[in-house]
Amino acid sequence: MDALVPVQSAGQRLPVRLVSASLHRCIGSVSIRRSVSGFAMDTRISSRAPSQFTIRSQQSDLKESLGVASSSDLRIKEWEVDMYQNELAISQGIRIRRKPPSKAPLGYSGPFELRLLNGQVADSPSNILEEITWFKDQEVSRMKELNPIEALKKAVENAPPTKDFVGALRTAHQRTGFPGLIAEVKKASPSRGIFKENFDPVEIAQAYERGGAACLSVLTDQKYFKGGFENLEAIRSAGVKCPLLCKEFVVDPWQIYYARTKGADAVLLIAAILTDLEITYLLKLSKKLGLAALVEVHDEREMGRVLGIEGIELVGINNRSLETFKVDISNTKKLLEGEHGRQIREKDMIVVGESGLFTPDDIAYVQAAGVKAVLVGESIVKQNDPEKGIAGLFGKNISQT
Ligand SMILES: O=P(O)(O)OC[C@@H](O)[C@@H](O)c1c[nH]c2ccccc12
Repeated sequence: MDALVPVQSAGQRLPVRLVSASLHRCIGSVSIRRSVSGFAMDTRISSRAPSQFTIRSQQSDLKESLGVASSSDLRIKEWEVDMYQNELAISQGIRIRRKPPSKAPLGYSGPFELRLLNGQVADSPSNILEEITWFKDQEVSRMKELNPIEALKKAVENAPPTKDFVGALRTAHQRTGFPGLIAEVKKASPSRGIFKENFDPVEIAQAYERGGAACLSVLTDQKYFKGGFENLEAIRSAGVKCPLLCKEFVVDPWQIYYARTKGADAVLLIAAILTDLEITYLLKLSKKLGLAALVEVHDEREMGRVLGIEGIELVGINNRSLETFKVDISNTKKLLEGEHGRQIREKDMIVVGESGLFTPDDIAYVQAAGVKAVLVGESIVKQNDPEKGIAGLFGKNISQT
């Protein structure tokens, strides 16, 4: 059986410029479902639930704008855009594939034909991050149908203003002398299981706020983290004052609009799954909607990429590999050494040390490495009293009072 092989292993890499030029062309003129194509798609989705008729007329619109005659031509174009997306991702060293590999549609003839070699590529996810990403792609497609982008855009227009996430971190850092705390409302994780059975997100959020958290992070992924957008909404409506980070696996601009309508003040962008072009675009979109963006990296290569993107104020260094689950807090230190550290200081970016922080010594260690904020879940959410959990983590009461 034929299978798709990434360009690198096929040894037939297209010049990056050619790939990105083609991708630009696709983004500029093509409107196709999901992922990269989703970036151009928004405007043509009807605000009503799509009827058979609207789907059919959308399809014929689409065919017209693509200059394709039939549905099979359309399928080929869709597939080709996904392939360009893959090429671009691979050229930037991104290992996570956005979707399961699929064979070329019948009748396809073009550059990717040469990459069809015999069964060398796994069509099951290679790690948990890839699994989550593939699932998210499907989930977002379904959610888009229930909440069309036009309706979200209207809701955003009427939404209350966002709170200043970055400002809250800076203020807390100045007030306490410790890194500003982003406290995470986290019921479970795929690596560590369930943290708390009787999980009341609003109660935990209020305890964090009393304990001196500058901001909160709310997991909204249901399947892998037992979170939900209803938690974000409930915390916002309960009158919590801390700015809120929507902790989600963003693969589509639709999710940014959705997060904004559910009460988020900030979103997470994970460099391991997004190309530079996507980060640039999602960052701009977030800013336009009044949201801060925390751009998360895990290794030197991702840090290098992110430092090349204009306009990033918040960089998160994850001490946990989302591919292997390995946690090592010296990762924060390593990534802040040398030239990268120098550039970060020069640009006055706020670095957030993320994951695996349990003790005052851990906090002191990442602070000495140069972080001005920390993102903490497990060690404080597990405590009977998360408010006291914060004092334990810092070795001191950091609340306002
Ligand atoms: O519970 P911890 O080890 O304190 O980690 C919190 C946070 O860093 C972690 O939940 C996280 C960081 N980046 C992510 C991306 C997706 C999901 C979860 C995360």
